[in-house]
Amino acid sequence: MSTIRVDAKVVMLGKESVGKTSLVERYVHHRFLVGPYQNTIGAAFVAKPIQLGEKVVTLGIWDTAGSERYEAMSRIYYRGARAAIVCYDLTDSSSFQRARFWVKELQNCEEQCKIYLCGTKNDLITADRSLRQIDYHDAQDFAEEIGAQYFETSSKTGNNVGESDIVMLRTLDLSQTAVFIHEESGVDLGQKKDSYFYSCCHNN
Ligand SMILES: Nc1nc2c(ncn2[C@@H]2O[C@H](COP(=O)(O)OP(=O)(O)OP(=O)(O)O)[C@@H](O)[C@H]2O)c(=O)[nH]1
Repeated sequence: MSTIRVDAKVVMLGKESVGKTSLVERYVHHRFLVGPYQNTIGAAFVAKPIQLGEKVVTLGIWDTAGSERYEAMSRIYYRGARAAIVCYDLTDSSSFQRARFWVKELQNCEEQCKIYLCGTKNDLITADRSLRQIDYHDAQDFAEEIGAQYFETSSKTGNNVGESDIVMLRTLDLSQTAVFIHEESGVDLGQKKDSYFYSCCHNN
């Protein structure tokens, strides 16, 4: 039986330090890296193959740098993306403003890109509710207004990221062809499994 291969380009966007890299790490490698925060420079890429029945879906995830210094570069990475995960830190209201900025950008420049709004670090809220700076319902309302799906995650605990692929798969709507770049029949995924490399690098 031939394997159907599907590629989907996904881009992570959001203010620096909101936890984009951690989300990708948790999703792809099921781990949370502790130690000093290292900001992403430029962008990092990870390919994540997933077996879905007879289909192998390879998510090509571009993890962009959140620093405004790299704003122009991030625009390059969302080009042609079929899905964008726009992240903000639930404990930082300025990061929600930045998320709004990226949503506007995507609406203006990548109309076909499906947007997912992600509130990060919800373990901090679980530990201390007073840390929440963006009300759940306000975020939900915003997501509805822009036609996005909304979810709150913790890369630290794995909450809503998915020990398996379940949550992310659902959030990425992989059952819908809308997020796919192309489909080919009979292509074996071979050694493309879980390759993870940085197009640039991380900085201390
Ligand atoms: N408590 C908690 N801390 C988190 C979580 N996710 C990320 N962090 C921390 O937040 C800091 C920033 O995380 P990164 O994943 O590097 O953030 P980023 O958005 O990729 O940052 P840039 O590369 O600068 O764009 C790090 O110190 C992480 O350990 C989380 O779910 N919970």
